Amino acid sequence: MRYISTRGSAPALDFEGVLLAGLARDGGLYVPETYPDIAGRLAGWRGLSYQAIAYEMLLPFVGDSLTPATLGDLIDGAYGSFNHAAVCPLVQVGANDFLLELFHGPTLAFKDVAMQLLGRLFNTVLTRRGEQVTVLGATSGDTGSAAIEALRGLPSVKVVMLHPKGRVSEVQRRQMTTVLDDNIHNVAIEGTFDDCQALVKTLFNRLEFRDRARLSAVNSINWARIVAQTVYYVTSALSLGAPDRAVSFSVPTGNFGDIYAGYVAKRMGLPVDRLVVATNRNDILARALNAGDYSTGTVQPTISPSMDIQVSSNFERLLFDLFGRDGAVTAAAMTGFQHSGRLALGGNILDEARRSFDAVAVDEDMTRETMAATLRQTGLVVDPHSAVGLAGAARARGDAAVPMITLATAHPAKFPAAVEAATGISPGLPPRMADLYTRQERYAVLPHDADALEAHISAIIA
Ligand SMILES: Cc1ncc(COP(=O)(O)O)c(C=O)c1O
Ligand SMILES: N[C@@H](CCOP(=O)(O)O)C(=O)O
Repeated sequence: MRYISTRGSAPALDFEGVLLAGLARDGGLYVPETYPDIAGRLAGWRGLSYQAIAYEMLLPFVGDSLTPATLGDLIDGAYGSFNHAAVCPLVQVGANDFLLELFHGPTLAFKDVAMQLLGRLFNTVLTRRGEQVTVLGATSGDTGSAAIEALRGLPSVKVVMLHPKGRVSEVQRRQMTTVLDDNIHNVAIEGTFDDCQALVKTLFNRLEFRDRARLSAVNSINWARIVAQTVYYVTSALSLGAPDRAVSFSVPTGNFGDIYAGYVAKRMGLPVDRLVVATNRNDILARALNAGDYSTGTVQPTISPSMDIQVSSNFERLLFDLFGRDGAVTAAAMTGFQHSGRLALGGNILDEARRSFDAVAVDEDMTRETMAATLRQTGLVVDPHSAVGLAGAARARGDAAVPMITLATAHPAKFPAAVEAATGISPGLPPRMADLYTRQERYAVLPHDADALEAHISAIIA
């Protein structure tokens, strides 16, 4: 399998190359040259374990970069760390409505599903090559702790993780800043998540620094993150009758990585009816997919802070497909967007996108009401991000005969204040995290400034 850049001019790479490269050198994102076809094999995967389906899904993407036996071992190790035998269990919440619980990993968010594997991939490949990298990441709260948990203590990796100062929940911040391993470096940036992500991309585009620091990525910039996230779309669809019938998904969305993984699964042949993009009031994706208006505004703080994002990195991967996989057209569109903050999506492009996607923006009252109603109707306490997904599912519900699966992306205990305000219940952390509020924290604070960040990282790697 070869991977090409959405901007058309970076060299094509194999799996090992994209794993370590992160952002392409032309500023684009790597995507596979072709999508492997799984349609004819799905029926034979019914009844297999999560791990076995993960192996089947990942094998064609990995190519010669790992032996099949090594891939199998890494998958078994990654999902052995989960707190549920099914890894990502489905729970019925309505007549034909389901929640896909993605928060049974070590840091209680869906990011663990990909990150537990990514950490093992980094360790295996870097140990074999005898190399070290500096992972530079941006987080609105969950990617950071999942990456830190997966990479802490690895001699081959230094982690520099940026979060927006004061804009993540206290649990999320402490999950990152109380990890005191020598290779972990947290930085609170005076700005938004978009500012953090822009800093990451700016430093990757400073090629001399990028090479000197040997930058690598753990955000969904990294293709390995996306492919690992395709697996639960397949396992959940199979348990509800695919490939004999199609299913729909509602996905709480910010950086567009998770729902893009669903789109990839669909492109590979999974029968998916609708993919519902559910945003909070940071609604750029809803405006883009409903009215062709992909234009940024000011990031609004919400009770689902991990989705307080305006510039959704992976939307570029979808645009690349919508532009007929033309790297020059995608590069021109993204450069224009970077300068003006706007991109108008024309009729054909929009029609094509709408063949797969619906989009719904959910406000704060609706999010709270959905948390309360879910508790009343099902007895389940859901986190605010999952509530955005459930509200999106209800609003976009099409054919009632098609099962609707909402992705539950975080455990409610990560957002205790918002959950208690909406439901009256204060969800507790698992016993292994009981002392989180008293652990020592360590992090630096920096302005939103690429030079300051470059100097900070240079000092770390010196
Ligand atoms: C809990 C939670 N839900 C939803 C999302 C949105 O996912 P994505 O950024 O892949 O769209 C995030 C952040 O990524 C998150 O942390
Ligand atoms: N919500 C995310 C934002 C980063 O997304 P990623 O999927 O690109 O890592 C977070 O929790 O950090």
